[in-house]
Amino acid sequence: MRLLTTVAALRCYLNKLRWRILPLHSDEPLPHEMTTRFPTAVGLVPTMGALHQGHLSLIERARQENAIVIVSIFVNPLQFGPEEDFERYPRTLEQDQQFCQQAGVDAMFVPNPEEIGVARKNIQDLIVTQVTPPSDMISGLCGRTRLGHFQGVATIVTKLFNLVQPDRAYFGQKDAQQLAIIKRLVTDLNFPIEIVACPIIREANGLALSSRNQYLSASQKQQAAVLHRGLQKAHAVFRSGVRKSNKLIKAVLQEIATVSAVSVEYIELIEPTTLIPLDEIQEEGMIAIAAHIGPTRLIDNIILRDRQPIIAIDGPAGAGKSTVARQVAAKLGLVFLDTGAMYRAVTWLVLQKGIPLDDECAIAELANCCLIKLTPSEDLKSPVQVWINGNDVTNKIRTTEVTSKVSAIAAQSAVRSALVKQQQSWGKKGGLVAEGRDIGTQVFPDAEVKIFLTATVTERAYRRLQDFEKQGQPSVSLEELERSIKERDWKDSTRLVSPLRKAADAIEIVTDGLTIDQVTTIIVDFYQQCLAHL
Ligand SMILES: Nc1ncnc2c1ncn2[C@@H]1O[C@H](COP(=O)(O)OP(=O)(O)OP(=O)(O)O)[C@@H](O)[C@H]1O
Ligand SMILES: CC(C)(CO)[C@@H](O)C(=O)[O-]
Ligand code: BAL
Repeated sequence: MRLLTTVAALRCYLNKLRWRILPLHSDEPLPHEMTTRFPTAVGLVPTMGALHQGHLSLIERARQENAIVIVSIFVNPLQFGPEEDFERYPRTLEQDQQFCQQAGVDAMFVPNPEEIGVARKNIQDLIVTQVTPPSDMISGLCGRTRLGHFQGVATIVTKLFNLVQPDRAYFGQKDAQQLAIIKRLVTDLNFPIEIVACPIIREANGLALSSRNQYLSASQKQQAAVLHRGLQKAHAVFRSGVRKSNKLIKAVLQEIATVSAVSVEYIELIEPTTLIPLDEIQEEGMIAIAAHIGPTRLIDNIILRDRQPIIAIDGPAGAGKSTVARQVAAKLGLVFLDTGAMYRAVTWLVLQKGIPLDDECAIAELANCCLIKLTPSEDLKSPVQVWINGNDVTNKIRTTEVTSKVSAIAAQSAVRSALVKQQQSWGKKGGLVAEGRDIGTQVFPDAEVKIFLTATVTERAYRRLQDFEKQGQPSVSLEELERSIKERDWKDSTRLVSPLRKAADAIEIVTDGLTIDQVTTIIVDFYQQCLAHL
């Protein structure tokens, strides 16, 4: 692992690693004339150090999703008010280095304030170009007492984004206002960076991990756990059908009042993306809280979602996802969202318009302007009906030509983001089963049930052969099918955008030797178990 402290060294390090040379096919060894330059995915985990298991969860997620993981440690003077704990903030570099080394981090970026031009002489006199997020996002919640804090965060995060130019950056849901502001910053300033939100990691007693917990004594840590208990009380009240803000907040306050050492700064119900205060929850709300124990200020939050559950089924091509997903949806009375059909429809359109597969710009234009309609079929045997720009392409998208090209189209980031946006808007109310490559990881990372459905290559090739025979399509050899399945697996799991991988919280089902009915039953049973624990 590298420890980089200067901007020059960081740039040098990244320039060397940004591209890698790979064979075009999985089983072709290097050197080979059939090689290509692949961009290397870079994941950034911005922190202020004093690393703990909360940070580790971000690093682990980044490790799973990127070839290079950079952790930055910088106690940013811009985000501390004059009365705040800048001087006292824990600085434990040696320990953090060991921590990162063990977590498989590639490089740590640990600049000093002079190096990135934000040295704290007198914070009021510090003159640097600053990034100011929309005032309605920074004036409420923590922004009410931490004046200038979110400008400080937005400014340093912008600098880090420009320095590292990551493909993905990882932030914790614990700092929910920060997360919402950074997502907005990325949209407003057009950063080509995916912001990955990671769930809150807690102590066994429920206290959210935080570097500032080091300020607490053992008994204060016990007392602080009341914040989480309060939020859980609100969750229980919410589940009993209460939607009004005042009642939900009262439930939190009542619980916190049982521990006199805790004084509440604010408890509010807001919309988690825009941070707009809510009187009642329609689809989704977040209760955010800040409180003090002695001089230590702590934050926590919970998301309350009024939606039907979502079942996310991911897995490689030919694992039987779409048949199983359709059957599971029918059994449970949920809607089947055939995302594979959406990518196939775009592929069909690209082929029909004669656009070369590598003309990503033309394909981006097409994907962002096309109108896809999916209509669930009446009976289970027939596929979901698919229209693109008014053309019924239900059968046209199942040809070998579309099948062989769809992976290349789905790997294009512009296509992906256009269709993911549409899938997420359909998923707002939940109550659906979706299948694909990135449903549990990207599209619905908060799906209640996640399945990774797979089967051996031989089994999948055999199933595809049978499908072709049933559809009366020209015969293809089993070997040829195996080869194309292997190649597609490899492409799907190594691509930069939404690579195929099992979500950490998914259960894996290998379907060799199982009938569709058996697989369906396993999933339906698992769903019932999960619901019982929600
Ligand atoms: N318990 C946690 N679970 C998930 N993510 C976390 C947790 N604690 C911190 N993070 C995330 O780690 C990143 C770096 O946070 P930071 O270094 O400020 O640590 P912290 O523990 O939140 O410290 P602080 O005490 O300053 O709030 C942020 O994106 C933050 O949301
Ligand atoms: C995002 C961040 C590293 C910016 O200084 C900080 O606010 C934090 O640690 O959450
Ligand atoms: N985790 C947010 C950093 C701060 O409180 O300053």
